[in-house]
Amino acid sequence: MGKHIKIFDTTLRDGEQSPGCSMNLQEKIQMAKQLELLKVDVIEAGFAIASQGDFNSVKEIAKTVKNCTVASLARALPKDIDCAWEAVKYAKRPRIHTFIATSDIHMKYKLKMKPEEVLENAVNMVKYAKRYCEDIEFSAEDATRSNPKFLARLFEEVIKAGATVINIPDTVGYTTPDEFYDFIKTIKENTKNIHKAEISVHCHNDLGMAVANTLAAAKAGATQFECTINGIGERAGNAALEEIVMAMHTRKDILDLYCNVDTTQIMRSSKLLSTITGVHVQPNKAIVGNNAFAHESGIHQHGVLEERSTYEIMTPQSIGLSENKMVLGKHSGKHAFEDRLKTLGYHLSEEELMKAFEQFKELADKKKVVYDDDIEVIITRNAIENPQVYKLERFVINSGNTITSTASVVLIKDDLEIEEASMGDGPVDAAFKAIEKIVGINLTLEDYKLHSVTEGKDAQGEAVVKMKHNGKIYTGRGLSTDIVEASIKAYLSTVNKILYQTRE
Ligand SMILES: CC(=O)SCCNC(=O)CCNC(=O)[C@H](O)C(C)(C)COP(=O)(O)OP(=O)(O)OC[C@H]1O[C@@H](n2cnc3c(N)ncnc32)[C@H](O)[C@@H]1OP(=O)(O)O
Ligand SMILES: CC(C)C(=O)C(=O)O
Repeated sequence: MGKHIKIFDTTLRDGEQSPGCSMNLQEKIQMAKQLELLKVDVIEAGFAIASQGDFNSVKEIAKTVKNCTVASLARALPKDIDCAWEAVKYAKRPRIHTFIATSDIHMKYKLKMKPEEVLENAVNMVKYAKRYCEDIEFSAEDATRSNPKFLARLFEEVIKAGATVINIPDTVGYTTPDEFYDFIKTIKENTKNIHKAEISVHCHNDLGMAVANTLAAAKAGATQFECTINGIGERAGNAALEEIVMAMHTRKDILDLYCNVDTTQIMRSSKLLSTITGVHVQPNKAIVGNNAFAHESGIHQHGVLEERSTYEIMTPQSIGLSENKMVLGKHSGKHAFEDRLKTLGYHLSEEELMKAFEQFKELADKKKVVYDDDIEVIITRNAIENPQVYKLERFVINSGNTITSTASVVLIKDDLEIEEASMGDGPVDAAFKAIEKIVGINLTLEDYKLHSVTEGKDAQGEAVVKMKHNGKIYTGRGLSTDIVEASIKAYLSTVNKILYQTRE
């Protein structure tokens, strides 16, 4: 099973410090509920003293969330700790997270305090917080640029004062995996009572190593990972939760770590955050980017169609996606093209397939992505060359909101007019039933869509129908400024396609 890692999510605190990622009360509550579904261990709900809004959010989240520890950040100041407690005290499992910087740079220029003053203050504030709450996390801000001997001494004292979690942040994303491993090992070896506290890490991504550093820390003894959804956070962000969790999940063999996160909630969490903040992840973002489970090149598409694991190290389902994506573009090959045609309900002969594939490649040279609609146009254009067994001559519809719709349809086959009439559930249904009487083919309507393909009052409507016949799906489309006529044409084009493709 491996070593258990607690996931501390700070999307609502450090994540929110990301420019453009502010969330209001309702949005934070919604996000917190999703984090609970994701099964993180700790939700850092905010920095209670930062504003009335932040205080309210932490308090409401504390009241709402039942299955996670809820924490608030607090500087090493009594007023911050009072405020944090006032907000988290409603939680089933409250935590006060207090911090102070320990690097020479921060102590000298920012805090304007001597190391001994910082140490004394840290100890006093942990004791102060402990009067309120059992679970106290202490963070040494800018730990990775701090003197490890000083840090170990300070940690020893704050653990004596009651800290239950010791956090070692790489505040400015400065460290590297090997260095961070050594650093934590040194801290562990030099902090006598370290076994009385949990070791946590909090890595920033300034050099793009936040996730790697976080994972390296586990080997040295860290058992809590601090991270955010989509890796949002101050500057270049925090370690991305989805990357950490899926690395543990996918590389159990070498990492030997596990956590409680329900990975199938990852995509939903990522999308919810993007929707709330309006900040979308880059397409090639690991795990949750639009392209993370998309394949465009022919060789890869062929491989994946034959055996998914050729180019996918995780299943899309494992993060809550229904399936992978085959993007058709100029790098795609015949295998993927044929596969898409089948999905769209086209069953072409080898000759037809080769012709359509050539046209597809020509189009793909001009367009970045060839969409299903483009393919349908190629195929339909070719299909128009199919002999039309039945042609629409005329139709009359009687419809209204107080009468049952009726349709009378006249089709031409072999220069002969055939007429049928039918009632139906609306004008389109009545017309379809009249045609069905004429053509005598057993069809099941699987899908019917109408949309305008041009703009303005005289817009052409396009009807697309998908019909099931003998277990196969056939697609037909019709264009007209009259939507009933477009529907009839779409239906007829399906009928003609079936008759052509199933001809002896
Ligand atoms: C590494 C991190 O991510 S830390 C968290 C960063 N997040 C935030 O800062 C977001 C929320 N912050 C805020 O809303 C505000 O900064 C507040 C409410 C916390 C403080 O606001 P202000 O009182 O206006 O102070 P301001 O932000 O300008 O400066 C910070 C003050 O806190 C002090 N300070 C900074 N960290 C700590 C600490 N851990 N413990 C005690 N004091 C601290 C600074 O020395 C400075 O003190 P000074 O006002 O006596 O010079
Ligand atoms: C307060 C601490 C945990 C922090 O956010 C950092 O050091 O980056």
